[in-house]
Amino acid sequence: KHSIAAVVDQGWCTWQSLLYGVEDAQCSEGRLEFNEPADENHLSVASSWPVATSCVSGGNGTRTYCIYTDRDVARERGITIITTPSEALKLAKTTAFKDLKGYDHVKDLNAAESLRWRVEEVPGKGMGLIANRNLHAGDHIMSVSASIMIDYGLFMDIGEDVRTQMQARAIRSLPLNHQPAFLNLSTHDAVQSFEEQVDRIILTNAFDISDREIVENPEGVEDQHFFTVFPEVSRMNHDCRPNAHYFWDPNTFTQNVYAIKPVTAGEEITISYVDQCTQHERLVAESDERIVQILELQHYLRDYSKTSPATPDMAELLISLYEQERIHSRIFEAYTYAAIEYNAIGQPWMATKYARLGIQHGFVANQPTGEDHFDIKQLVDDPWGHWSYMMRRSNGEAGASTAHPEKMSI
Ligand SMILES: C[S@@+](CC[C@H](N)C(=O)[O-])C[C@H]1O[C@@H](n2cnc3c(N)ncnc32)[C@H](O)[C@@H]1O
Repeated sequence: KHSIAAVVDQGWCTWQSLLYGVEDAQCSEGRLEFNEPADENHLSVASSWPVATSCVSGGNGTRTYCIYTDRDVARERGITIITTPSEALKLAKTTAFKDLKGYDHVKDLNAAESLRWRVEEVPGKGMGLIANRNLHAGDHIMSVSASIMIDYGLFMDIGEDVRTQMQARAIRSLPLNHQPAFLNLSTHDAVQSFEEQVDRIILTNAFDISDREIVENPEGVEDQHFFTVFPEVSRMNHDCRPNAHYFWDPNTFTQNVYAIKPVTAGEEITISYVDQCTQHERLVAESDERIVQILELQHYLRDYSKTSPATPDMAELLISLYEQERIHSRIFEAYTYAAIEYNAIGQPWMATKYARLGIQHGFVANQPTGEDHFDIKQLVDDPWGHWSYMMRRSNGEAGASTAHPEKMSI
């Protein structure tokens, strides 16, 4: 079984019996051959599709599934769909396949790179999408057409070996310049064969798309669901507090991603994979408590008067809360508060440690030309001469600088 799974893509085979369930395939002198589909229903569908091959049925009255590939849609990027002939017929009649001009209106369709984002390794998450420049809420990030759509029924009706062979064959039927975008995606774990690679990519990267908005199902007919992969969208990692969101456009079979919060250059662009994120009430309540505490600490830390209760411990706690809330893009603020607080009690070495961390993280998140940046750089160069030196010591000497605390705007 394993050997045929590994070689079937090259088109040769050894055992006819291993092709059980692949109705239109046969092993002839070591070559795997696919017959023209004979089923009448299938033929009528085939006429609406440039390529329609490889039908399988699990037997015992289960449905037949075929591969339908259209290489012209989405400005010739193409799409492949594994579904039943009747569902394929419905899909073939929709605007995504009938009106190829519809794709002209899709912004940056299937752009492999952009001025707005890049794909980069993110520690602990594999690859991820990083903002190239500051984005505003509502900014368009990407629009990507579906590479492959697989009817959920295939997973229920057809055995794993035949299913994975079909998936691999479907990917091979896509235009050659399209295939790498899919095949470079994450498999999460190591794989042994091409079939397994395609299968793992689907399981790791697919979105659930229902035909509800694509076709009109008569009453009583259940919506069909498809595992659907939109390659470039799949580079986005998950976050329960995402800064981007997506919507599916049934007219072009595209997934469209937009920023939902300001995103700073260098920050990771994330989406939420699950709706349930916001439904874990206890976790949300804990997170809300952390946010309240962050605001409270910020209130004390930005008070540079003699009566403020701010201490380095408060700043350390603030850093920890930022980490727990994954507010990485703003963590330079917490480091900067810590630098000021340590300097304010006369610990210049700790102050410079945090000031340097603030600069390092601020560089990623901010233009390094801001006033705060300049001020914190002065602290690194000469903590004793900085306005914050011994600021919290009532009997202490004041810093030599003439700059005022109000200068720190964070
Ligand atoms: C759709 S892919 C996202 C892109 C992927 N990181 C890559 O290298 O192509 C989903 C996989 O990314 C990883 N991933 C996504 N979100 C993550 C997170 N918040 N933390 C760690 N890993 C994450 C997991 O390995 C997951 O199976």
